[in-house]
Amino acid sequence: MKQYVAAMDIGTSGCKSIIVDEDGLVVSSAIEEYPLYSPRPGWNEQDPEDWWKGAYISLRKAVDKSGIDPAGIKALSFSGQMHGLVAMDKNGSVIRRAILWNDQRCAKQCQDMLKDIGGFEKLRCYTNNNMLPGYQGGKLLWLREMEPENFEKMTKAVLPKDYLRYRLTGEYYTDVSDASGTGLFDVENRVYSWELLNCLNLSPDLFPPVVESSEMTGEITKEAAELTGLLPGTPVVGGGGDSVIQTTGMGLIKEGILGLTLGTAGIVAMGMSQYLENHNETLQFFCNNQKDLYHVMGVMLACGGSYQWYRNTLCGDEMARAKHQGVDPYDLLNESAKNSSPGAKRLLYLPYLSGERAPYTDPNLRGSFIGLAQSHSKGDITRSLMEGIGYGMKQIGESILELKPLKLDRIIVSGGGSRSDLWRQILSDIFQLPVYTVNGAKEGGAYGACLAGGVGAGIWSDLEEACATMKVVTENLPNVRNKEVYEEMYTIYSDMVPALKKQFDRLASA
Ligand SMILES: Nc1ncnc2c1ncn2[C@@H]1O[C@H](COP(=O)(O)OP(=O)(O)O)[C@@H](O)[C@H]1O
Ligand SMILES: O=C(CO)[C@@H](O)[C@H](O)COP(=O)(O)O
Repeated sequence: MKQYVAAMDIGTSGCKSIIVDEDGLVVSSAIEEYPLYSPRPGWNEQDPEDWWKGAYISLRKAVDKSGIDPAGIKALSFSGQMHGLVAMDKNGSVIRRAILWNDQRCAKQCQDMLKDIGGFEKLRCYTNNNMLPGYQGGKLLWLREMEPENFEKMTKAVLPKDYLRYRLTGEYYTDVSDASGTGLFDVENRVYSWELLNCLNLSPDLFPPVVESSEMTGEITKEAAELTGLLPGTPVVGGGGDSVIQTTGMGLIKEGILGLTLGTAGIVAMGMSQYLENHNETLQFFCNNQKDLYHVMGVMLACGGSYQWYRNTLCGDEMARAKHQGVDPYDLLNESAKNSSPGAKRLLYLPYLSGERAPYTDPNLRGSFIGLAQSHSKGDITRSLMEGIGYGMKQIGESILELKPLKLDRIIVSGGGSRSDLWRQILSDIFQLPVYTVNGAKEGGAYGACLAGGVGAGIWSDLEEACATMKVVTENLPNVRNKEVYEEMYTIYSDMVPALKKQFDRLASA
């Protein structure tokens, strides 16, 4: 009987469930969306009950669509939006709506905590990471200060995907990659940092036991089986945080390959086969989805988000034309950018529409087009946007190479932007490296989760064997003729933030 693995990816916009066979091929997939609540500027919350409905409905649809006998599904795995706080009480009930990764309310608590600990270098000794306001650690400090009655009731602080695990199996567990994103985790030793928890006066009992991504954490209950279409007793593995396990689905488990995710946010990431001290405040150094492996990444906040903003705000004509022709407006914009030339006729775009997380962590930076001339066309502007994102990604890539100097041999891209052949070619020319897309990566974190689940179920012996099933879908080779122009534009781009920092601070100050 053929063997399969199922996985669910609890994203911010919806839950995607997929089923993958033992050859690494996706046999079915289904998505259920759910709402996001933003009760105040900078606050973002979701109702875990909505996740639960999205999860069992999408999984049921994926199982039904596949037509396979559920007895062939050997494990269920997870990918999940990282960093969020689901506060649960002693009866296993949710105390308040979950506070999400993109919620900025605890910025003050993070700053105070950093000051109390003695600065980034001191904190780094515990976790090897900075405490970003997105992380669960700062949210716990906020809850204790601002909603003490809820904090008192809380007996478990759970990450989003681990709440679904609890509903599916009745067990509390988390995995090392997601736990890394709490900002409270000793990444080197793959355990919560009891010393840091002690400094912060947070009880270790709040946190679920931690497993590796392929380890078993329980079985599907009878009730969950009825809702999901899986058999009762189906094993459930640890799974992983989406930004990490998505790169596993791109084959990024060891050094040498750089991964670029062109989603709403942009992620530049690399797998690491050894632990390294992370002295860079803007890079995130997390456990990877297999014992002894690590993951480093830098996140650009407005990557595809820049393109989406540009399309919606400045490209009304193209949107109307696309609607009339029944085509994707991005395809029309990509076409016009092709008519420009490498370097976009010396026009630069700075992608800091939401401030930035990496290579600068600075909420005051602002997006800009620099160097506009009357001779510039719409195509030049569009191309400069794609190129600016490429230069920003190159900067993050260089800071990763400062942690671990090595020669890259290729780049794997994923995310919505990787649909564009032009954008892939621009990246190949800027980095002067071959750029590939691989099958499965378009499924986001769910695909990597299936690989980790398949290892847990014994379908593959380890992630290396699982990743060997991957197939290249597209290839873009670097054009050496474009090397010089991109190198020059990259140096001008890199000079921009130091030159404009004071002015950005003044613009942001009102
Ligand atoms: N055909 C395309 N060409 C270039 N960029 C695209 C195209 N389609 C989507 N995108 C980009 O991909 C982004 C969405 O990325 P995606 O990975 O699907 O979403 P998310 O990160 O929200 O999960 C869009 O904002 C857009 O910038
Ligand atoms: O902040 C991070 C990782 O550091 C994000 O990747 C979140 O984990 C959210 O993912 P999506 O819901 O957008 O897929």
